[in-house]
Amino acid sequence: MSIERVTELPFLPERSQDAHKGTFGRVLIAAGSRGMSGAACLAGRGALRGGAGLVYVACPPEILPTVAAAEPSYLTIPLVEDLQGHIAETSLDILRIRAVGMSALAIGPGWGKSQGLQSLTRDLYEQIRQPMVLDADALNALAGSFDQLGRPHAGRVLTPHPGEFARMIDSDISTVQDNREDMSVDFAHRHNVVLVLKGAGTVVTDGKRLTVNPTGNPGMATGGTGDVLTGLIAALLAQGLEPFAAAQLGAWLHGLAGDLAAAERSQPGLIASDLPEFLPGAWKQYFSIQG
Ligand SMILES: NC(=O)C1=CN([C@@H]2O[C@H](COP(=O)(O)OP(=O)(O)OC[C@H]3O[C@@H](n4cnc5c(N)ncnc54)[C@H](O)[C@@H]3O)[C@@H](O)[C@H]2O)[C@@H](O)CC1
Ligand SMILES: Nc1ncnc2c1ncn2[C@@H]1O[C@H](COP(=O)(O)OP(=O)(O)O)[C@@H](O)[C@H]1O
Ligand SMILES: [Mg+2]
Repeated sequence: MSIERVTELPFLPERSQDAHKGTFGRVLIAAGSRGMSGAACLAGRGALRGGAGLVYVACPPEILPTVAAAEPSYLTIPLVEDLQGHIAETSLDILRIRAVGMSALAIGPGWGKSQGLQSLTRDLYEQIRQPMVLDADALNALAGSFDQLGRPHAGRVLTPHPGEFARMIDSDISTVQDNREDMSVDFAHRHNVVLVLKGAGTVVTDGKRLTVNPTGNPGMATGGTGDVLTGLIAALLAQGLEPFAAAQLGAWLHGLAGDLAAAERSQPGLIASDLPEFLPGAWKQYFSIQG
């Protein structure tokens, strides 16, 4: 199998003068649980700074006031929660109804683990008609059962870190790290998804094309930076980029935001909520390169 190595960034046109928020798509993010309201907020901010026209954050009612108070620029949707403060399986109907009219979804950051989340994830993966980013606990929920999934209706972008990828394929972190490109390509090809294997030199592949992201630094090894990436890629999907392009540009902008943040605030001083703040600088560099 020959793999095309992609080095050129995808093209996203500058905004026309008469554009409106409907032009840039609606993103629905299902995220958070008791103790992890931050993940929902960070993913929401990543989608906003990624340029989505409207961002909705759907979360357990218990954390909704916290999520809403953290950022006024997104809207919030209360889901159904279980006794442990996780999104309950019975949230499926709300999510299916609210997904109509959305341009892209993102699920998983800060979910935690429960049995209900396993069937919820499978149903969303198979039934939702929009492109979708799956991260963190949505990936844990599908671990070991990717072979049994039905064919989805639209693109699926999976964003595991090496620990999550090892869990997904029943391997271990050192084997994954020794074979980052081959194992990513193999998984993406077999399951017809875009796989984003995070960590230094993030690998993005759809099984036919592959790119290794050149931006980013160890200052980004701090809780919540991946949640920002999840929202950012969803925003790029919502703006019409195809899944591989959205993942490639998302990883590049995210890493560059991290590089700009580290230059100003140092690597140890970088925290996840810096990344949305430095995304505007990353966008400026992107448009200056595009000419
Ligand atoms: N503010 C918040 O609410 C936050 C919530 N978070 C959520 O917390 C939950 C648990 O996620 P975690 O990722 O912490 O837990 P995991 O147990 O899935 O993964 C953490 C482990 O994965 C391995 N790993 C990760 N990146 C690696 C790399 N580049 N190279 C080698 N090994 C690597 C390491 O062994 C690490 O200890 C998720 O739902 C996540 O979204 C986190 O994003 C942190 C911030
Ligand atoms: N050493 C590094 N170099 C470049 N990027 C890194 C490095 N360490 C972490 N990152 C990036 O930070 C993000 C961490 O995501 P993740 O592990 O999901 O964190 P969290 O779940 O806490 O949000 C990923 O985008 C990853 O590529
Ligand atoms: Mg993560």
